[in-house]
Amino acid sequence: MNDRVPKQEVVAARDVKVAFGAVKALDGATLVIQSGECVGLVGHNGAGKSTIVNVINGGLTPQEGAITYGGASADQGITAARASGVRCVFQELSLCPNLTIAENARVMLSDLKGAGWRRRGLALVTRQLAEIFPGHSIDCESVVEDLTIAERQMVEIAISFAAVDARPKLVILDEPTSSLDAGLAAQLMAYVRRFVETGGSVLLISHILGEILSTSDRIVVMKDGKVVADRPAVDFNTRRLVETMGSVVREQGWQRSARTKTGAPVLSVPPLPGASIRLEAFSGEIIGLAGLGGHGQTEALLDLYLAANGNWWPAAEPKMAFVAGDRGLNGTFSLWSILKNLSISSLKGLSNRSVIDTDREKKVSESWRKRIEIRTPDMHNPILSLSGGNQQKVLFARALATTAKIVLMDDPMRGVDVGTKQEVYEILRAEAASGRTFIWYSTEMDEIRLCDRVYVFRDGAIAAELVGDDITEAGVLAASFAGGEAA
Ligand SMILES: Nc1ncnc2c1ncn2[C@@H]1O[C@H](COP(=O)(O)OP(=O)(O)OP(=O)(O)O)[C@@H](O)[C@H]1O
Repeated sequence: MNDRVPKQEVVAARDVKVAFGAVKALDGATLVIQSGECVGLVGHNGAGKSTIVNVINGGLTPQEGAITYGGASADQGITAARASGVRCVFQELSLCPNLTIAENARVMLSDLKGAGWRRRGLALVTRQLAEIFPGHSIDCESVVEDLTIAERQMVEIAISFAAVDARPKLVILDEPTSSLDAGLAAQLMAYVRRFVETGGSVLLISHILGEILSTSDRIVVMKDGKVVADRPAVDFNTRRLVETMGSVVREQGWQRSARTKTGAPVLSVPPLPGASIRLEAFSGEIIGLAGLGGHGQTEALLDLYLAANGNWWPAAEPKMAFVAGDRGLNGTFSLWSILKNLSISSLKGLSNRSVIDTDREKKVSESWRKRIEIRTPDMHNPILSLSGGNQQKVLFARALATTAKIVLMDDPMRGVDVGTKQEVYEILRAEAASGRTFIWYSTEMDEIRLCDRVYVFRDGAIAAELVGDDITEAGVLAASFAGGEAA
């Protein structure tokens, strides 16, 4: 921010405690945000990040501690937070699916009212989307349910930054790039910098440490409900950040499988009309689906699943398992326990004469709880009592606990912390070595690089196939754009 503009306290949460039953979600945490700064907030899954966001956003009243807005106002609650210029883009997106984009803007922006609000709302979002994501292809007159998850994320971000009467003072972005490809994420981070340079504040929560390090002025690290570090971003690098979070930094021990395309394919899909590359998968391969977001990767996975399993009912011996990326829409059973969410795809293996062996079910879910570190005191707790990243781990465990030889993954690491990601990568490699095949759509280049073979999608079809050392960012980017050539 311009150094001549004096900084002001926008919001402060001091010594805040929040407990959910026996779980201490916040245990005396303090977070102060000044005008003109981007504060990066990081921590393991379940560290308390979303909870402190809910406290400063006014949605949750802490059992202990003080919240102040603008250095003085002690009014509490969502209305006070909004009146103080605080806006929040939630991790679980909160747009109303049956409303248009303009109608959602009307719901989120209370000062968008009076005659002509619909027209003004449409113009506002159109302008804001173009400013943050220049060149986007969203039809601003859409109903939200017709948008992809990435487009919904972009719209919610645009509405949150939009100014009707006054522009927001603080925008909280809780994992804002989890569904965005690298290009859109870079556009958003550049916009965040422009916003704070002109006096606005952003609280940025992300498990993608690169964007935290490159975009934040200051980084706050949380662990087990406490703030364990609060220092200028220049004091950190990736290793220091990971260690402060309490995770172990692992050296890159990842080895691509040397065995690609051996034996008969376990899966073979002819190319679409006009395209020339067949999607094939062989036993023990980890195959990446790459390319710009929304170019048909998720649809390809859904088609593969439905072609193999016929429908979405759990099959006795599933040929394929599916790890959903949009967990709210097609991942979690929100009224069920963690245990039931985990075991639903393996019921056949857990049953004796069609009756579920609850002891075995418990044992299997306990072993996954430990293996993938699902942070809960009790697997019988509701799935929604878990933090977002921990819910995603349950979806992983659900698929891996099946006997399916092929596992389809739709950008499945959304919101998973860096320590757990490394563990999951190792599990994937071990499972692939024992003959399982993974088909993995990822919006993160670091993950695409881990794959044995990669299909790059463009306009709904496969535009290129990259193998082994040819899997580079340049190769993926070249193939992602019309006229480009894979490296
Ligand atoms: N409504 C709730 N009921 C019970 N426990 C909850 C509830 N909300 C959060 N928790 C617990 O509080 C702790 C902190 O959760 P929180 O969502 O703040 O973590 P987080 O740091 O945002 O994690 P993630 O990176 O996975 O999003 C977790 O142990 C979570 O299970």
